[in-house]
Amino acid sequence: MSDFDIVGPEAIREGVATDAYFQRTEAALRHAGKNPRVVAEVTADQFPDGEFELLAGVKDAAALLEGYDVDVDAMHEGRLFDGGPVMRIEGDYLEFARLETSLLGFLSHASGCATAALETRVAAPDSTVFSFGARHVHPSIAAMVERSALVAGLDGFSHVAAGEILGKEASGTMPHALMIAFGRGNQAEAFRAFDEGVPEDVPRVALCDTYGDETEEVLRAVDTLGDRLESVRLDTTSSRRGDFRHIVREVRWELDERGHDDVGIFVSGGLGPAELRHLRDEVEGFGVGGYISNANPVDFALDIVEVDGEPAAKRGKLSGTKEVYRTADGGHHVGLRGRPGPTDGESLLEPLIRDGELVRDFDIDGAALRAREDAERVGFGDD
Ligand SMILES: O=P(O)(O)OC[C@H]1O[C@H](OP(=O)(O)OP(=O)(O)O)[C@H](O)[C@@H]1O
Repeated sequence: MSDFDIVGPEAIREGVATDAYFQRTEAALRHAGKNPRVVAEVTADQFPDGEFELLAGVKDAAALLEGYDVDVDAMHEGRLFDGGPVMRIEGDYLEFARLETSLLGFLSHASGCATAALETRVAAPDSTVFSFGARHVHPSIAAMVERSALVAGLDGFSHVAAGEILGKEASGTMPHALMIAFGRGNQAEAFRAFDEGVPEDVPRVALCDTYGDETEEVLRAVDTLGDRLESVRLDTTSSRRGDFRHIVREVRWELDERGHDDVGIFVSGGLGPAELRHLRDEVEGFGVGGYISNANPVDFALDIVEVDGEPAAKRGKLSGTKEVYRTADGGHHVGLRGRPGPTDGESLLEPLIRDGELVRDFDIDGAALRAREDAERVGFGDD
């Protein structure tokens, strides 16, 4: 029994992490001796409408479905989608009915975070952007948030345990708590203790907004750390921010004026795509938290579209097994399987599981590359 209110991996894997009506559905079908062969599709919108979203969470979805006697096709992580299925499951319905709740949760939440992260990525394509939002969400999903940010092409993240799961090191330097622990007027001591206390490979980034004017604190960091100072971070609280761009430009000016043009400026605190666009030409990088971690999940649904070889669907949904295609001009097309697709269309649904066995490798960097190429191709987040 866990000390925390967390649904564990075993419950997810076994299908107990489900809505009760699926257990009732299984009981009813078994009672009636029915277990139809079905095709089910995971879809957010039936038709393309020009609003692309970024697919993530496929690795966890695959881990959930692996070992069950189903065939699954899915788009690759890092693909943008706009209408039609992102995943298709074929099998006896009783084999996977109870997995729907967790399956949709894996895909919906990760894709929501990844889409928001991609908005920040394209808003500042030449800047360093880190994911700082783990503090806003339940710790059990921190790795999902950070992985989604990486799939979107962000440069790093802050959560240590997520890093251990993802096989990548978390980034971060100092919070206000360090500055406050040393006390007002003792910023130099805090910067020095940081420099002397943390490993050499940690970038010397001084947080310069705790007690005084940003420029004053930046100059104090420069005086204390000299050439060892790599960057400064401004996290000016919103009530004191005024014109943040002006503050940043002033800091840049004073650094340059003293010959410290190699010292970078990072900013954080309540930032989203609009702020990144506004500040991107004046800073080296951003820490983005809530905009990514608090993103709305994508509204995926799993719908049966074929029963024992015959098209089926509830009203409002499109019956029949579908394919989705991307054309060179960035178009996203939905059509029926077995019918000709667009002549230059690339089919996006590819094998994920065959007879219960996983047939795909997952690679975060590869997903990020796909996201970048797709974002360019479809004009995602263009100004
Ligand atoms: O506003 P968000 O985009 O969600 O960014 C996440 C956090 O990152 C910054 O925290 P900082 O590291 O400065 O934390 P601290 O105030 O606890 O020191 C900022 O103050 C935000 O609280």
